[in-house]
Amino acid sequence: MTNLKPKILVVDDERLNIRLLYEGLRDEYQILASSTGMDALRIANTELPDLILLDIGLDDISGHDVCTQLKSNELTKNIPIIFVTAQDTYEDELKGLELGAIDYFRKPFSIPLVRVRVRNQIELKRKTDMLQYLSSIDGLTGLANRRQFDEHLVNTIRYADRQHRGLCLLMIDIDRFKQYNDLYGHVRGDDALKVVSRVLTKGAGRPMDFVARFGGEEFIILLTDSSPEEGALVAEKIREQVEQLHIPHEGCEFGFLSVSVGVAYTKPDIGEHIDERAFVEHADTCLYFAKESGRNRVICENFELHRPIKK
Ligand SMILES: Nc1nc2c(ncn2[C@@H]2O[C@H](COP(=O)(O)OP(=O)(O)OP(=O)(O)O)[C@@H](O)[C@H]2O)c(=O)[nH]1
Repeated sequence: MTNLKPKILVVDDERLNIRLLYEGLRDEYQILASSTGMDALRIANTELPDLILLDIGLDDISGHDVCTQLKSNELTKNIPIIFVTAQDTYEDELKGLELGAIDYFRKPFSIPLVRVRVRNQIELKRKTDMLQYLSSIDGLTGLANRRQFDEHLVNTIRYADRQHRGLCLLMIDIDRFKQYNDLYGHVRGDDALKVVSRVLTKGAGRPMDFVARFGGEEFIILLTDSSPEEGALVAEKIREQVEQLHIPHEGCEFGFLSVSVGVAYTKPDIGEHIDERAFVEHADTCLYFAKESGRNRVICENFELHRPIKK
C-alpha cells in the first residue's frame, strides 16, 4: 500500500536528535533520516521530501551548504527547509533564512512546538503545491496548459542541445470546430475537446512524451529523443484514431470529426542551439498546409530539404 503521509527528511549527525524527532513526528509523517550532508542531498533528490529538518553543524558539509545546493537545484529548490541547530546567534539565524530556509528551531527543541510548526509548514506546502498544479493544467481536459508547455519546451530544448537529441513537435487542430460548436452547441464542443485530448494522451504514451492544450481547439505534443519518422507515425495514428471515433460533424466535408496535424523536427549538432520560436512556427506552418491542402491529414516538414532549426 502507498504511504500517503507527507515525507520529512531529518538531517542530523546526532543519532539521539534523529530519534527524538522520529518519535515525535512519526504518527503523522513518513520520516527519512540522514546523518551527513552528502547523503541528505542524495535522499532529497531521489525522495523529494515535503519538508527537510536540517542540522547546521554536520560532519562532512555544513547545513548551510546543503541548503544552498538544494535551493540551486531545479528539482529540490521548492522543498521547504527548517534549520535545527544548537548555534543560536542572530547571525546564524539570519544566514539560514537568507539562504532560503523558512524557519529555525533551536536545540534542545520542544517536541509539541516542533509538531505545530512542522504541521503549519506542511499545510502551507500542500496549498502551494495545489496552486502550482492548478496553474499548470487545463481545467477542461486535464492536460498540461500552455504555461506548463512553454516551461517544458525550454527545459527539453536545453536537454536536446546538450545531448544532441532529436525532437518532434506535433501541432494538432480540430477541423471546422467553429461549425461544430455552432451546430451542436458549446457543451458538445467541450465534450469533443475532452475526447480528442484522450486520443492524444493515448497516442503519445511514452514516459517522455508531453501533451498539452495549446489554446482553444489546438493541441501540441512534444516527443523527446525521437526521429522524424516516429513523429510522423504518432501524428498519423492520432489522426486515424480521431477519424475512427466517427463523431458526427455535419459542418465538415467528411461528415465526422477530424483533426489536422503539422509535424516539425529538429536535431542540434555540437555547438548548435534550437530556436524554440522557430520550432513552434515550423509545426504551425505544417499545420497550416495540412488545413490548406484539405484537412484531416498530417503534414511533416520536408526533412530532406530543411536543416534543423538553429539560432
Ligand atoms: N466548445 C468549445 N469551443 C472552443 C473552446 N476553445 C475554442 N473554441 C472554439 O473553437 C473554434 C475555433 O474556430 P476556428 O479557429 O475558426 O477554426 P475552425 O472552425 O476549427 O476551422 P479550421 O481550423 O480552419 O478547420 C472557435 O469557434 C472557438 O470558439 C472551448 O474550450 N470549448
